[in-house]
Amino acid sequence: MIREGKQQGWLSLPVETLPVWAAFNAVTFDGVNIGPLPGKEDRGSTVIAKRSLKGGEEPPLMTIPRDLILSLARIHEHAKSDSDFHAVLDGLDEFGRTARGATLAFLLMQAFTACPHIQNKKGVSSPFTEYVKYLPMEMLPTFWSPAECELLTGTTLAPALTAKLNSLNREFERLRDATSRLPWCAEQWWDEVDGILEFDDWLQVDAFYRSRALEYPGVGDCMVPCIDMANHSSGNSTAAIYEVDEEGNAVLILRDGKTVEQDGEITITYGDNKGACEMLFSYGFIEDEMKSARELFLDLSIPGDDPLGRAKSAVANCAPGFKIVDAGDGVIWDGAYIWLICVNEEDGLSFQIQQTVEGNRELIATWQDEPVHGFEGFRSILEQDPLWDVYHLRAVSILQERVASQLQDLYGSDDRVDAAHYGDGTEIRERAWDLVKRLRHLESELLEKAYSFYEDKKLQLMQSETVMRFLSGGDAEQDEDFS
Ligand SMILES: C[S@@+](CC[C@H](N)C(=O)[O-])C[C@H]1O[C@@H](n2cnc3c(N)ncnc32)[C@H](O)[C@@H]1O
Repeated sequence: MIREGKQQGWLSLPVETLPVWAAFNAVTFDGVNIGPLPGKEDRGSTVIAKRSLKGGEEPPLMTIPRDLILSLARIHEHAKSDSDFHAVLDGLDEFGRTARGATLAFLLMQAFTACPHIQNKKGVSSPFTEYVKYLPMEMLPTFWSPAECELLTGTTLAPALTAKLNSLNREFERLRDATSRLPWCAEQWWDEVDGILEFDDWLQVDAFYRSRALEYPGVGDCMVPCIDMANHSSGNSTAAIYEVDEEGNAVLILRDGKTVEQDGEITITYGDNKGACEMLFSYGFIEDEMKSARELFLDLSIPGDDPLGRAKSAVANCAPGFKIVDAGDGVIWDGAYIWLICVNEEDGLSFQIQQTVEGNRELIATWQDEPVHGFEGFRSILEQDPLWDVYHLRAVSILQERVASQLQDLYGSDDRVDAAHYGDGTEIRERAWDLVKRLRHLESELLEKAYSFYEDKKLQLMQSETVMRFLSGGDAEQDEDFS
């Protein structure tokens, strides 16, 4: 439906008409315009200075009335006067009470309301019915062809994309289950012959939300029309910030000390710390100035021969992996899961079934006979242990091996990527190919850096007296390999 609406024109409005929509909805612009920036048209529309602007001396560049901040609360407010949408939201149950679930369902319903081919109209129009017509279809990786996705082999985006598509599929099936019992949904959305919704619609509303939602101070995750037309740049290049004024309206303000010449671009930041993978995943681009992957997440699994493996998996309440962050001359890493992997029964980890106050039975982990309440803080417990250096060395060795296997996957698939062609006659677009090449390069550099960091850390820990005594059998009979 959405793709068709954008192509046929009934869900599409030229950005030149946005000032009319804005005026009609009491949005004010002061010294700025919205449109494509000459020379950067491939970035879609952006906010452009109509005159020379000086940060600290300007009133807000945009003011968007609080009622236009598309937040969870605003959507639930709309549902009070839109019984059709209310029924959809209700069906979604707890998913409909999350900002993401409610916003995706709302955008879908607004697009449906805008559709001229519906005989028996459903839903109530709002300013957003028109606003969705200004949202371009983003080329996020969730829309990439199989051949383009194949190029991601060895990058951390490959598993993230697979997981995202699976979860989008589950969400879409949930929407179908939740709404099929509403007669108008059964007929107009899901009818096998002429039902209007398809999975691509869910991908579209997900892409609108993911690439445009802002974490708004005092509001939470939301979409703000017009401010979401601002493109991204990080660090000192960021021109403006977004916040709420004392009346709760959304405002775009030029940063203090920032000067933007007439026809210059007013950018905001989508998150200075976001890594290359996350930028490509959520926004479909990697900033030209990005010289490092910044951060990446690698998954970890408990080895199949771990005697406590099943119990560990059952109690683990942390993400199964670790994050590596570029810290300039080294890396820092973070992740609690590794500590579950690198200790075992002979070290002092065990599991017990415990009766809860409600009379249920639950599995709990103990370390040196003391209960472990959640694994997020397990590292600090292990740091108190006389054998901490040994556990630390085990962790570093496992993490280094994981980095090595990622590098192997990345380098091992380089030939195939280099041999791939893009353009006419292929399923690979030049832009996707360029982005993949950049991601692969940036991630390989950060992985190499992490590998060296772990190597140095390993050598340092090997010098520890605790480790040497342990390896020579002074603490226990050990047969460990840290090579
Ligand atoms: C919040 S929207 C910004 C408005 C958008 N350009 C439009 O036409 O509606 C985010 C999208 O803008 C584009 N974008 C923003 N900043 C960019 C940048 N620095 N380089 C390339 N594309 C950018 C990407 O397509 C991204 O998904």
